[in-house]
Amino acid sequence: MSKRLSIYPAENEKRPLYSQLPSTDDSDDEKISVPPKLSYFGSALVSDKEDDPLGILSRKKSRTSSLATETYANNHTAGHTYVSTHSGEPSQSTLFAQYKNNQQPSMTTMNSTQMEEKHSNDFDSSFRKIKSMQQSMREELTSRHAERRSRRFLSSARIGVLGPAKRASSYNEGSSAASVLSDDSNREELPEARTPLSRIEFGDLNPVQYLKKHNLPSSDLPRISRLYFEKQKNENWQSSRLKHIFPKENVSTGSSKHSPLFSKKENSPATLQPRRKLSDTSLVSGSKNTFYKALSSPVVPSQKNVFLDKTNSFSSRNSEYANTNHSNTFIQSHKKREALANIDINRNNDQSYLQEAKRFKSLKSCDPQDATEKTYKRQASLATTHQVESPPPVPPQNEEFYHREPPKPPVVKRVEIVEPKTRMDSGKGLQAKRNITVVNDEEYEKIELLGRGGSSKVYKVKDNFNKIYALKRVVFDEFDDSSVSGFKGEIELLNKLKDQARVVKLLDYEMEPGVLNLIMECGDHDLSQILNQRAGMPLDIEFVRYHAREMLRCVKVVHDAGIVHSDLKPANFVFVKGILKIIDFGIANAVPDHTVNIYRETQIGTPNYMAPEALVAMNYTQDDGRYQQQNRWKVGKPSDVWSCGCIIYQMIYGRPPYGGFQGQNRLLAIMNPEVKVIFSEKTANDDTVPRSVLDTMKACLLRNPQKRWTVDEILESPFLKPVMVTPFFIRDLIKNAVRYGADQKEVSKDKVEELADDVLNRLADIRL
Ligand SMILES: Nc1ncnc2c1ncn2[C@@H]1O[C@H](COP(=O)(O)OP(=O)(O)OP(=O)(O)O)[C@@H](O)[C@H]1O
Repeated sequence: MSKRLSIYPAENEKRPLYSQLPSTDDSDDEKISVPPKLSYFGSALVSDKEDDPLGILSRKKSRTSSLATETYANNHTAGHTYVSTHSGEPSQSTLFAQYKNNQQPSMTTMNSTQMEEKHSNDFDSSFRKIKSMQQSMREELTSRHAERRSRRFLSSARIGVLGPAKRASSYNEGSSAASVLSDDSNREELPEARTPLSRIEFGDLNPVQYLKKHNLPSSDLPRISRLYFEKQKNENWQSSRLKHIFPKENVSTGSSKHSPLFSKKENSPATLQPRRKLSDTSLVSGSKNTFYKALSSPVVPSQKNVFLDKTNSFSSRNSEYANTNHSNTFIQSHKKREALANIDINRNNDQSYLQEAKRFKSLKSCDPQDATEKTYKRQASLATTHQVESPPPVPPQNEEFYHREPPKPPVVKRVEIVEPKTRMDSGKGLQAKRNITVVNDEEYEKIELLGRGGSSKVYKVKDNFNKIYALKRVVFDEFDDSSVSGFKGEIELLNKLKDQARVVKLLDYEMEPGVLNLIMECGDHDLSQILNQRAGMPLDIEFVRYHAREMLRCVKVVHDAGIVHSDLKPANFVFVKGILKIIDFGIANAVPDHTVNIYRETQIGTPNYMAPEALVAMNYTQDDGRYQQQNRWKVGKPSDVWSCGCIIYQMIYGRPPYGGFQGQNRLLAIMNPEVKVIFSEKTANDDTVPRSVLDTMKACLLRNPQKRWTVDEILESPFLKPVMVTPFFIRDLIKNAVRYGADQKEVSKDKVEELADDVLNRLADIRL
C-alpha cells in the first residue's frame, strides 16, 4: 500500500504522520516513543555499518538526520523551494529537498511503484549518489550536532533566565548572561564572547558542574573554565579594592541572599555556608574578625569573612574540579594553607593572630569544652584590647561541641582561719603593753631609747595627746631599804627644784615595788653628745665660754638650794629647747655605797669627773676623839666645782685632766696629790688657750676643796665674764696714760692699780 509521505501537510491532513512527535522546537529525540518509518530509512543511509540494523535503527542517528535536514533547509532558503520547518513541526524528510529543486522527483514524493522501478534501473547510480550523500551528511551532521548542543545550552540558559537568573535582576548592570544569550542569533559563539564576564552566573558550581547543569558539550569546558577563572580573578580584585576603600567596614550590605553574581561576596559564611566546625580551617584563618565571628552567633559579615569565604569556596570548587581526586585531608590542609596565607596578607604578620592560629591548633587537641571556654574568654579579651568592630562576643552555640554549656566556675571554698588566742596573741598584747607605761593612770607610749645609766633606762615617750616626755625607769631591789630611800631622796630633790629653770622638771612619778617611773621634761641633746660632736675641731673659746657658763648656772641653782650633786658630768646636762638643764642629781648621794658610783663610772670608763676627796676614803675621828677607821667620803659643793673644772678642761683640751691615764691608774692619779694636772697654753691643735680660761681651770681644779672657787666666783671670772673694749677705748687709754706719765716724774705701783681699777669701772659702765 502506497502511502504519501510528505512534509507538506495534506489538504485533509493537517499534520503529517509524524505529528505524533512532540511539536516543540526543542524536541528531544529521546522523548520520541515511536520514530517515523522514514527515519529508519534515513538512518540506514547514514549508517556506516550497513549490516548493522541497530545503527540504522539508532534514534541517535535519526535525531542527527533530523537536525541536519533542518540546518540544511535553513541555510538554503534563498533560491530553493522552501521545505520549511518553520511550521513548528520537525522535518524528517527534507534531506532530499535538493532533488526537488533540481526538478528531480523527490523521494518523498514518489510512491512505492516508482521507487521499485527506479531502483531496478538506476540502482548503481543511485547507490553512488547515496554514498556521496552519506558523506555530505556526515559532515553536516557534525556541525548540526554542535549546533544542537549549543541550542540546548541556550535553551537551558533561557530556563535559567526564568529561574534563578531573574533573581539576579537586582544587579544593576542589566539582565543575566543567559538572557543575553537567548537573543544571540550567532549560536556558534560562546556566551562569554558577547557577554560581560561578570554576568555569567556560576553560583556554587564549578565549570564541570556548570557544563553538566546546562548540558553543554565538553568541548566548551576550556572556555567555560577560562571564563570561570577570569570571573574569580575579577571578584578577587573587587574584593581587594573594597578592602582598601573600606578597610574596617563590612563590604556587603543589604544584598540579596540569592544574588547570583554577588552571592559569594555579599553573603557571609554565616548565612550562606554551613556553620563550620571548630576544626574548620576558616576559623583559624584570616583575621580575628573571621575567627571570632565564625565562632559566634550570626554576625555581620565582614570583608575578611567574604574573602575567606571566597577562598574556601574556591578551594571547594578546586577540589571538585579535580574530580575529587584528592582526599579530604588534602583539601583541609589546602584550606589551612590558604587561610594562614590570608593571615599574613590581611594582617601584616600580626603576631597575635598567628599565635591565635597556633593556639587554636592546640585547642583542637584539647578538651573541646575547655577550648570553647578559652576561646570565648580570649575572644572577649581581644574584643576589648583590639577594639574589634565586631559585636560583643557571643558565647558559641552552634558549633559541633558548642552545644555543651560552659562549665560552671569552680566553687571556691572559703576557709576562714580563725587563729586561736594563744600566747602569741597575748604576747602581742604584752608587747603593746610593754610599749605603754602607765604612770598614775596616764598612758605613755615609748618612742625611742634616749640613754641608759647604771640602774635605769630613759625613754622618749608620748602621752595620749602626743606630748613628748622623758620616762626614766629605775629598777631596784625592793627589799633594799637604802636603795628605796635613795630614790625617794632624789624625788624629793626634784620636787624641791621643780620650779628652777636650770633643772629638768619632774612632772610625775610612781614608785612600785622594785620599779620607779619618773616622767620628766624631755631634753634634745645632752652635753656629752655635743662635746663628742665637736671633738677634733679647732678651739672655739666662745663655744667653751658659753657652755661653761650654762653649766655653772645650772650648778649654781643646785648649790643655792643646798644640794650637792656629787655626780656632775657632761651627760647629766641636757638642752631642753635651747636651755641647758641639769638632770640626775641626788641619787648618788642617796646611795651610801659609793661603790655604786665607782661601779657606774667603771661602766662608762673611769671616774673622770670625780673630785679627789670623793674618791679617797677619809678617816675621820669621832666626837669623843677616838680614831675610827671607816670609809667616808666627804662630798660637798667643792666636789661639784671640781667636776665643773674637769668639764671645762675637756672642752679646752679634748679630754678630762686625768684622761691620759687608763683604768685604775686614772683613779690613782686623781687620788694622788703628787700627780699634778697639766695646764698647757696650747691645745693639741696648737691653739692658744686664753689666760682667763687657764686661770678658771686652775681655780676649779685645786686639790684643796676649800681653796677652789665657788660657782659664783667662776661665773664672775674674766673667763665667763670678760671685759669687752673697742680700739677707740684702747687709743684713748694709751694717750691719757702717756700724758699722765709726762706730767708725773714718777708713777708709783699703787697709782697704776688705782688707774686700772678706774678704767675697769668705766668699762663696766660702758656696757659694750
Ligand atoms: N630628761 C631627759 N631628757 C633627755 N635625756 C635624758 C633625760 N634624762 C636622762 N636622759 C639621758 O639618759 C641618760 C641617763 O640618764 P641618767 O643619768 O639620769 O641615768 P642614771 O641611771 O642616773 O645614770 P647614772 O647613774 O650613771 O648617772 C643621760 O645621760 C641622758 O643622756
